[in-house]
Amino acid sequence: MLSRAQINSVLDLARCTIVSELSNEEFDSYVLSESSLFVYPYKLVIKTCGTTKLLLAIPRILELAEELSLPLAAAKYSRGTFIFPDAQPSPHKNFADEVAFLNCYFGGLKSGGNAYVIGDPAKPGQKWHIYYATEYPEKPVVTLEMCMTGLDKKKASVFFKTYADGHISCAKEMTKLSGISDIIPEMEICDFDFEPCGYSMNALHGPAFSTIHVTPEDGFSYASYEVMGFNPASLAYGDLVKRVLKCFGPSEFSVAVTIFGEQVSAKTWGKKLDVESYACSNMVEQELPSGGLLIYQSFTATGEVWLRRQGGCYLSMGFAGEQEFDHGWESYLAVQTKFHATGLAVLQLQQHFELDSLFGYPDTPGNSMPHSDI
Ligand SMILES: C[S@@+](CC[C@H](N)C(=O)[O-])C[C@H]1O[C@@H](n2cnc3c(N)ncnc32)[C@H](O)[C@@H]1O
Repeated sequence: MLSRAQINSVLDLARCTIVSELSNEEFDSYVLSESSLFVYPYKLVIKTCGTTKLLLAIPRILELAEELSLPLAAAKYSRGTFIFPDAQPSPHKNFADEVAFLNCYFGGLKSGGNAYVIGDPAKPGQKWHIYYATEYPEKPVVTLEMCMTGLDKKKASVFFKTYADGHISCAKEMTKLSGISDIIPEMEICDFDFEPCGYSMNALHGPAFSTIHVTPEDGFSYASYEVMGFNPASLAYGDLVKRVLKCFGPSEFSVAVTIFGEQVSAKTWGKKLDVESYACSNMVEQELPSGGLLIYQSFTATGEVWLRRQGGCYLSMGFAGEQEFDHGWESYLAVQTKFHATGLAVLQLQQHFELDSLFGYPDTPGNSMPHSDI
């Protein structure tokens, strides 16, 4: 159990604050000024955005875990491409710096530090960056992360506050009007509206969470959706993605699915998506240590559209505890972050893999290179 003061000591380092919260029997969730935090008995997930300094929170998180006698079990960090890389503070200046920083804390785990940069070489603004290190075999879990840019203006307008006849629109109305409440109806939602626009929400159901963050301003509109910890057999992958898209109508989006464990039902989540009015411009499958699989796909709306894109970051760390959850988690601490990226893109239909040009490797169809091997 972390006290509010302890949680704040982590968030202070990452440069964000709590604006709203909701708990259930399994975990506590917090909407932050810059995204979200989820605290489980043996897992912690932080997602931040903008120019926050998420990685700087790692030593404090490890210190708190040590105080609770929780040895580190695993760590995962992921993000898209920064829109304004020059605006990012250290250690987020570039992925090489981030990996070096992460390796200081997680490189000594049994798997060593494993870093990958995947995506379409023709779209340098759409790379997906992942770092993963683990001490123990992973328990079954599926995570879906979507990044959406170029939101439909009418749909984005829902996330601007309106003032009419003395009534100010609020987050609850945005949740309903946008269709967010219909994405997974059984989830309990904690939503928050920003002034004069912007929206964040966390949703809870048993051990599962989902979270949405919307920047509706035209020119750099962006929405992200994540869901983690649900039973994959209980949700149809393609239908879920379509319900999310219906809320935002993006001109471009990417989907990253990470699957750990042997769940046969989860395998449908590794399939190629078929979404009407969108063309898949890139699909990458990347094996991760401990039997993990990452499937990354990016899509562009067909037709004449202004193409923009933002990426996302994700870091997770796990700690070993004495208990085991019903759904198979054995103490896990995750830290998740999201940064923004944008760029022009050209509609392209292809599937291939890319070595990270950041490290001077040529493009090699059919493979991607663990950063630790570079
Ligand atoms: C959803 S919030 C913050 C979450 C974060 N930007 C993300 O995408 O995960 C972003 C939106 O809220 C608006 N906003 C208003 N006040 C804000 C504040 N104090 N901090 C962060 N965003 C704010 C921004 O203009 C933007 O439209």
